[in-house]
Amino acid sequence: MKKKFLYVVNPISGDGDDREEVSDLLCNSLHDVEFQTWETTGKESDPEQIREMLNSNAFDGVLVGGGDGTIKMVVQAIKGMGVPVGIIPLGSANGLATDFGIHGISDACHAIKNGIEKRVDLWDINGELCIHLSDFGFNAGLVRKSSDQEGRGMLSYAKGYLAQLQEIQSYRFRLLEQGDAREVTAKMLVIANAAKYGTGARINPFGDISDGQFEIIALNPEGIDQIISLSISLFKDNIEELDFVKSWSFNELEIENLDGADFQVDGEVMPQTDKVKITKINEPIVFYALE
Ligand SMILES: Nc1ncnc2c1ncn2[C@@H]1O[C@H](COP(=O)(O)OP(=O)(O)OP(=O)(O)O)[C@@H](O)[C@H]1O
Repeated sequence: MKKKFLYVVNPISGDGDDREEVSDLLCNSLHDVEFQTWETTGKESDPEQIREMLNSNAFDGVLVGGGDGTIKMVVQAIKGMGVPVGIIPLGSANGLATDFGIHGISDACHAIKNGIEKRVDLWDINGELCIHLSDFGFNAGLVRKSSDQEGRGMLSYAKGYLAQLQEIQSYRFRLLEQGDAREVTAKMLVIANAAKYGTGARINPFGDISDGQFEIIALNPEGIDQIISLSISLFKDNIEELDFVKSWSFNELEIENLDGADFQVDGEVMPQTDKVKITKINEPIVFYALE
C-alpha cells in the first residue's frame, strides 16, 4: 500500500525555487508515496491547521518544504504526535537540512527513501523552541542586520557579515548550573544542539543531536589573525584545536547576558534579554536524515 505524507510548503521561503517543479520532482522520486499538499499562510493559525489535518488523517509522515522557520513551526505543531519529518530544503540558509547531510531536493528524497530516522532532542529557551543552533553576540548581530536588510537569501547575510565585522566586540556571560557559576568572556556564545550552520561551518564537533545534551561553545578570537584561523577551522572541522574556543556539555542551564549581547534562536532574532533558561522538551522528534 502507498504511504501517505502531508507536504507542508512555504510559498515564499528561500531564493524562489519553483514550487511546482519541486512538487514534480517529489512525485517522480517518491513513487510509493501519495502527497497531500498544504501551503503555509504565515498566520498564527498555521500550526493548529496542521495539527487538525494530522488528527483527521492517518499520515505516515510530514514533509516540510521551506527553511528553518517553517520546520520549526511544523515541529512545534506536531511534537508528541509521533510522525517523522522529512525536510525539503527551500529556505535561504537551510541550517537543519545541512546538518542532516541534505543539500538539495534529490538528497531530501534519498533521505526519505533510504536514509536514517534520526531522533532529535528539542530544547526550550525562555519559551522558544530550539532545534538547531542559538547564539549570543557576533552571529546574532549578523542575523539581526541581515533581517533588517531588504530582500532574503545569502546576499543579505553577506552584506550583514561585512557590517558586523566592523563592530566585533567581547561580551561577558555567566553560566549557572545547579548552584555553580562560571563567568565566560566571548565574542560569540553558542547554544548548540546540532553541529553545523547552514553555511556548512561546523561550530559543534563535540556534540550529538540525539544524546540528551547540548553544548555551550565560547569563541573569543583576538585580532584578525585569530579570526582568520577560526574561519578556516570552521570549514576544516578542527575548531577544538584552537585555544580561544572552549566547550562544555549540559542538559539544563541558565545564562546571564551581562553586557546585553544580541541573541538569536534557530535563525530568529530574539528581543533583548538579560537571562535565558534552557530546559529539555521531553518529546524528541524524528527526522529523515543522511548523516
Ligand atoms: N504564505 C505566506 N506568505 C508570507 N509569509 C509566509 C507565508 N508562509 C510562511 N511565511 C513566513 O515565512 C517565514 C519562514 O520562512 P523560513 O524561515 O522557512 O524561510 P527562510 O527565512 O527563507 O529560510 P531560512 O530559515 O533557512 O533562512 C515565517 O516568517 C512565516 O511567517
